[in-house]
Amino acid sequence: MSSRTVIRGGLVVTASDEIHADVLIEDGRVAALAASGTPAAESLTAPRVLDATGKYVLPGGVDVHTHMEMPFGGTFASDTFETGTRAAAWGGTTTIVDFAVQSVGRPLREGLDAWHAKAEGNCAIDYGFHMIVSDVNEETLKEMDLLVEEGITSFKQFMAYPGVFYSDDGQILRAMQRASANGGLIMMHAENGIAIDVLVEQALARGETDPRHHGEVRKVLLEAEATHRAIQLARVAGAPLYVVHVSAEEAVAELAAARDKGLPVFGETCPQYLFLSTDNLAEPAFDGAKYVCSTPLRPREHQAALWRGLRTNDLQVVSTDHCPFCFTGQKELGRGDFSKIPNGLPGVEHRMDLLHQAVVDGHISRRRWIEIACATPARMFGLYPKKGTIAPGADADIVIYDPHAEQVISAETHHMNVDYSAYEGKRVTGRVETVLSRGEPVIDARRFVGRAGHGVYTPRSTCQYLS
Ligand SMILES: NC(=O)NCCC(=O)O
Ligand SMILES: [Zn+2]
Ligand SMILES: [Zn+2]
Repeated sequence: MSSRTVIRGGLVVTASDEIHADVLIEDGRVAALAASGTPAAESLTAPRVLDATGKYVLPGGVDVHTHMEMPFGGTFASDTFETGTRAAAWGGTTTIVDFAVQSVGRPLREGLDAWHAKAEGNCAIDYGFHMIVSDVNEETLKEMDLLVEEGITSFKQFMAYPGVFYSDDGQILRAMQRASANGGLIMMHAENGIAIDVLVEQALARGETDPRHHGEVRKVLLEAEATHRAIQLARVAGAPLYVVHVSAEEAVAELAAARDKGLPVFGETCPQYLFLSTDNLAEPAFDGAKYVCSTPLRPREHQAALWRGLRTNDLQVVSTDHCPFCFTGQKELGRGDFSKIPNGLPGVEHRMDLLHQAVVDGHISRRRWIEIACATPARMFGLYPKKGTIAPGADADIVIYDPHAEQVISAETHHMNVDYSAYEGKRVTGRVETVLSRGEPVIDARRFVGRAGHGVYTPRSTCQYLS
């Protein structure tokens, strides 16, 4: 039996258009759009009608950088796929792409299987995987080809974290050469981890153990240098490059210079770099630990360059790098030694709202909001137009969004499995009202009505942003 829904009277916002339109959903997909109030719209009928008058009708958010249950520093990110995808849905995100992890000395396949096992049957929304490549060798390189064929079309490498995820320049070059041949996209954590580890050791030897020193040793220049080096290695390999969690003005400048040369180089930033700063890292009583992530938060002056990069398309994507650790028992592992604080911030629930606030504040336009949070991440990682837009044939992953509602972000009310909020007390204008995933309600008028297991694994094609 076919299931049909009509969403009436809202302002449909996509990356390319804003139009008052009614949307017909049939069997989990968008079947038709028609300008509201026209005979064509009146002919769209269904047993279930959702009134979106005065609201926005948006494509569901696509968050291409999350770490559910990620192992780090002797502990695990505190959101499971169940709690994390539920929280994502509350915030209007309907697809995540999480990172499966290869352990050093083990096959990619083993890591991928482990991530499938964590996610399968547990997700409220659809999900895909990137692969973290921690060990480049002949077998790994061959496996990369197989993974691309089966829909894991992107690979993260780390210039940071020596001894854990780190790859040296030779390993990076070899993986990039392989990606250049098989159509994969290399995602780079661009920080000079070898130099940072020297500075960490020196800082600790001076007795500089507080969280704020995490930001001081992970220097802007070491992000810029690694970004530059990654770009040159990608040029040598003839491969495209996507730099994750860009935080520093100087790193944006490297991306901009490469793009000015016409190179296929892309950058992502995250809400924490747009809204938080080293002031948070310096909060007293070890509270700064709540803001320890890498790349680190930067002095507030860097934010203007990030906003500018998002406007000029030198940065193309905003994702969350959601990697939550509770303050109690997890962030506290680094009391007396900032290098032992697990790296990562919670944020999967708040990306759409914080970026809407950026629209309200005049940093970006409404369509650019949808472009950087929905359409481009979907295109960059081979999910478009199934995800990231509202158009006939697309999955009916749709958010009804109240642009006038006011809310205050707080750990008291959020749905992520973490005991603090990085945005505690922040007022934002705009709120998710209703969320559909493939036409099925997940959030219905601010009630969670979804279920673990509704979300399915979604294989991806290769990057669609190059063509
Ligand atoms: N970003 C962060 O601090 N933690 C997650 C791992 C990573 O993305 O590097
Ligand atoms: Zn990273
Ligand atoms: Zn990450």
